[in-house]
Amino acid sequence: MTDAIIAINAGSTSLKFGAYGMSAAGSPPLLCRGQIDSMQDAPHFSARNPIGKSLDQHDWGTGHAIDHKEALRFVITWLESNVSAMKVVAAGHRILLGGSRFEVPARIDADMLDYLESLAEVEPSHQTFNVLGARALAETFPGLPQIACFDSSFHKTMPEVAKTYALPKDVRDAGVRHWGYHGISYDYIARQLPHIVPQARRVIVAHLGGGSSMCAMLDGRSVETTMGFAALSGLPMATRSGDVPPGALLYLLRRKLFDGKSLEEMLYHRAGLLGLSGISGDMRVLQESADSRAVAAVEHFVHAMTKYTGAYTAVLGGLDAFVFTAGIGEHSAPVRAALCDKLAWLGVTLDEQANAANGPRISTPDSRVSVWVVPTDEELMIAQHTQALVMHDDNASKITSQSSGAFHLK
Ligand SMILES: Nc1ncnc2c1ncn2[C@@H]1O[C@H](COP(=O)(O)OP(=O)(O)O)[C@@H](O)[C@H]1O
Ligand SMILES: CC(=O)OP(=O)(O)O
Ligand SMILES: [Mg+2]
Repeated sequence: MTDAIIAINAGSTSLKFGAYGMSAAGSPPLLCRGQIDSMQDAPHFSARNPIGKSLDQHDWGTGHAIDHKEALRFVITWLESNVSAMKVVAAGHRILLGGSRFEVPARIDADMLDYLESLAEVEPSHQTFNVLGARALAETFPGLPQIACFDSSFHKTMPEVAKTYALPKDVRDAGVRHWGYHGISYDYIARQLPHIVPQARRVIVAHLGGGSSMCAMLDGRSVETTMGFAALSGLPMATRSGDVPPGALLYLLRRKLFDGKSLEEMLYHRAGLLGLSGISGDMRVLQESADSRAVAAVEHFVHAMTKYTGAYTAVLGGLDAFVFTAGIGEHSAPVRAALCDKLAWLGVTLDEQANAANGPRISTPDSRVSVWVVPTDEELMIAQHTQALVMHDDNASKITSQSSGAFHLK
């Protein structure tokens, strides 16, 4: 039996998981991984072995939606009935916000879950289903050590000036500040940068998926990022608005066109690429459509990235490299080409063939700024943190031995 860690990454359009072996010698080796994607409109499950060979697939059908609870239940059942010679000894979860109490990965207990759940008032979408995942596993497998890894952690290095909004002190003291998200993904990319572009000090990373954001990194540390207080501002996303001036929101409330609840529903679920196009929030659908509204939505997305690239180049005092990652960033040659075209002024020259092949380097050798496609691996980061904490936590190892046998996979 291999002692295994399960890493759970609940995103807005997907639930991703990885199973890793515990390793005293270093990074935990991958046993298998998979995901349920397009959860809102055409859920599709796929699982792969460590070399990418398909292990299983399942479709729910177009027009069907599943929530995170159902997706997690499916994944656990699949692991139980399909993976042999594996005993799960720990689980790690991606949680969006650690708040002021949790800046680094930490062992989950009931008090922590209550605190993290209270932060759904800040980040009402992911935070709820992230906590739900940890609660569901705690109920099903009592005693299983669980670790929380936070998307907000990576941005703790932002300078005070970037963390602060120009609001009165009492409002800032009530907890209104710039957090930033997608940090587990940015952490993974930051750790790859020395191997890919060792000389690059000033780097912009664009994590473009169901949720999209950009991060300005200086020497591998976050100094600015587009998602602010909640995972709602910055770039337009699949169904989330991105930047909207506060005056416009006040106007909508003043005219009673929305109340707090319906405003939240609109900004999170009916805006962004879906709201702009009226067609879909899925970049694949928009790219294939000749409808002018789809074309305009993609243009808007690229425009927002162009603006932030200019701003972040100024914040960094120049730019050495640009990295694309996540669903759109890793797979959409047209989006990457459109942005690189706008960045010609920075000295970016696209290598069209390399772009069509999804990288890794998609700029020409003489491009002043090198541009890269780097697949992210949030699950590996979660597994590494989980292993480190479980192995070095005396309490955790006691609980591991008490609970051995609690969750054997066939
Ligand atoms: N080949 C592709 N071309 C364009 N967009 C793609 C492609 N494949 C995936 N995507 C986009 O990536 C998104 C999913 O990104 P991902 O990072 O996996 O999601 P999540 O934000 O849920 O974690 C999908 O909504 C889709 O729009
Ligand atoms: C923070 C966020 O939006 O995450 P995701 O892209 O996984 O939905
Ligand atoms: Mg994601």
